[in-house]
Amino acid sequence: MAVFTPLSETQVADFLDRFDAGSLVSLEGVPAGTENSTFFVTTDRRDLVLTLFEQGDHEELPFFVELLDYLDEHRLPVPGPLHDREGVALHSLAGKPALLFPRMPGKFPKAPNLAQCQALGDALGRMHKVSRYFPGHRPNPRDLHWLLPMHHKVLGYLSPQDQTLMKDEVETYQGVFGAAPELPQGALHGDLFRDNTLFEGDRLGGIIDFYNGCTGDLLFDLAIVINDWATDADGQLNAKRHDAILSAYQVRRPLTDAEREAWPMMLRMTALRYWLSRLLVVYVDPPAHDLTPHDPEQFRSILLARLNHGALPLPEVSE
Ligand SMILES: Nc1ncnc2c1ncn2[C@@H]1O[C@H](COP(=O)(O)OP(=O)(O)OP(=O)(O)O)[C@@H](O)[C@H]1O
Ligand SMILES: N[C@@H](CCO)C(=O)O
Repeated sequence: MAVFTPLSETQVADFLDRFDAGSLVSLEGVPAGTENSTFFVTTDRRDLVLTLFEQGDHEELPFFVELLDYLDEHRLPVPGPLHDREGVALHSLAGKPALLFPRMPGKFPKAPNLAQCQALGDALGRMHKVSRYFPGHRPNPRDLHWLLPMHHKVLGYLSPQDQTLMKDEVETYQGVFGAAPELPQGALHGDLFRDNTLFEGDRLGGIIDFYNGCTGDLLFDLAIVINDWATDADGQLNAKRHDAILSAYQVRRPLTDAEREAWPMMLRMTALRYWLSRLLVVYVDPPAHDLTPHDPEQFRSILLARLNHGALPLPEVSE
């Protein structure tokens, strides 16, 4: 379930009156998702998605609106929020902040094929190419500055071996990223897993769920993508999917020498970022609802695979 706040048809019909988006035909709660209440809204003019924000820091919502507006203006396949007749996107409905989006076509790929990997790499490369100039600012809430204090919260739940693994890793990242030259910066999606994309066949219909969006190292975003999209069930990298994503990405934005150097460590740090965030959900801050949390073990094994086998060679940039 992902309707934490039910809405009546009358509430939604009244809400729609502010927008130039047609009149309500049907309203349907969306079962997927864990954080917000999501509804598919059909009007006599178009298909929309209505999101009520249940959690998180509502002060940050204007950042997400600005980021989605910016990416939409640059023709990225993202749901640019609808603005009402007065130009306002962010409203309140049933006491919760609310945004209305176009409904993007397609469904998420569980086992992406190479054409889908290529499409994703191309879109992310295009996104990072323009997001470097995005004027907004929201420091990455899940980078090293977060790992440093937060990993202490879960150590007590881990085996002695895993405690050593986690502590040693964080210390290593501190040594590497604390001293490294600044990597290219820009706006990131921050959680670009397969289930945050929609595909119609091999065509990328949309990238959704920008609520981890922030500004920081672009390489962080790319490493999250590779760890999710190009990892086999045993945690090892899948060379074909890896190369398909990275080749397409680099046509749009070739990696710098500093990024190439930082890459193996960034893969490890973003694997640990999800091992840790999932452990925090399981042990420290379980959600109120009864949805099964994501498995932390999956990212522990991805981390171990990156640690023991390193990164794959990065594909060369084709001229
Ligand atoms: N613009 C959109 N177009 C089409 N479908 C959408 C759109 N936005 C959301 N959805 C659908 O609603 C579901 C839940 O949306 P979303 O991922 O934003 O919710 P969430 O509660 O933030 O979930 P998560 O657990 O991924 O953080 C998505 O999996 C997708 O199926
Ligand atoms: N993509 C996250 C969940 C949503 O933030 C995970 O797989 O742990």
